[in-house]
Amino acid sequence: MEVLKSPLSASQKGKLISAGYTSINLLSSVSPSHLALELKISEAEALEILKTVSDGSRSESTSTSCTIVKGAQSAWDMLQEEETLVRITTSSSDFDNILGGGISCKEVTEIGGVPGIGKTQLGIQLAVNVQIPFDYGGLGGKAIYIDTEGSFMVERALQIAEACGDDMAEYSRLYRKGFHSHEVKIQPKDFLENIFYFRVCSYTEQIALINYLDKFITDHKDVKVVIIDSITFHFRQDFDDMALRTRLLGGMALKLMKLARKFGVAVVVLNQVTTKYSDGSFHLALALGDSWSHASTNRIILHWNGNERYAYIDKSPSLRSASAPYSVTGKGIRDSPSNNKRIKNM
Ligand SMILES: Nc1ncnc2c1ncn2[C@@H]1O[C@H](COP(=O)(O)OP(=O)(O)OP(=O)(O)O)[C@@H](O)[C@H]1O
Repeated sequence: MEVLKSPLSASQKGKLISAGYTSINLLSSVSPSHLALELKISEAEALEILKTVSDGSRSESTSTSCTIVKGAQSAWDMLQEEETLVRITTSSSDFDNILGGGISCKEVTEIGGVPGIGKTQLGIQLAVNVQIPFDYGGLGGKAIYIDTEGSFMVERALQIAEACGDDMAEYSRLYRKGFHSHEVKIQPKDFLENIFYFRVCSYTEQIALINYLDKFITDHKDVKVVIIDSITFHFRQDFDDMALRTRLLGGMALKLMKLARKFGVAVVVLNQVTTKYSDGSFHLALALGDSWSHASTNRIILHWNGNERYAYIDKSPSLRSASAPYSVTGKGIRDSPSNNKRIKNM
């Protein structure tokens, strides 16, 4: 059902539509805290909106708790789920720390940043790191890499894979507390074989591929990360019909959230950030911000601070807002060379 036809108040409809929630379906896997954050409203109001739309009628909203409760988790379940959330290391201990251990599976994480900040480097690093064996504190999984811009470079992936293979034992000893009793040496070739690469050249191809992922992951159960580099590229041009674009992005966002939950995979969407001037100063703005902003559970912004690269948690229902330095080296993503516990909580 379209939000416009729902029994919500005009102001609630306006807030939802301007945040990209054009259809009630898009709200199906959104938590009250997430919605409150997106719409800049109180959690109580967000809960009221979710109750109203889930019941389909404001007049019956007093009895909607049953509808909500049917699919609800207890707070204890949520805590346990949070604690058992499997994470993929970024190869920077500082970066991992602000993420609670790495990029979480079962969720959609958006990584935004200006050109050259290292989004693709991080994407490749995650496609490699997801393969770190369980004995080394990793997931022993495989990766899907969806390249919309032609950014993926296989020589660079090989370089990062070689370094990961070489450093795995030490890395696991230092940060991941793996319990390897015997050396497992993954060959760079094996790392590359476990990255399923898809090049998409139009938004229609991108939507078709995302619809196909359910089947692909069903057939390849060991896929643990899906990286889309970048999610908005084909949607930034050739669109006269903005409402259609918003609907397509919303549908894709919903599909990705469902995939993350159904298969327990980390969905990582990379996105461009541009600099906009308003209120007398420059601000970072995510590409297609308004029509896309509700799509991810977590959002991380990569940015320059002087000559140093920093990551900060821009949005997350469970992580504290924090920032940490990282660097891009020949080996891939690593701690900043001046790493001396400068993680800032904000
Ligand atoms: N082999 C390497 N050794 C050291 N640094 C490297 C290496 N390869 C890439 N880099 C660094 O990574 C940067 C490019 O990062 P990347 O391509 O991930 O940026 P991006 O954020 O994806 O940009 P865009 O939005 O334009 O795609 C280079 O400018 C360089 O600083």
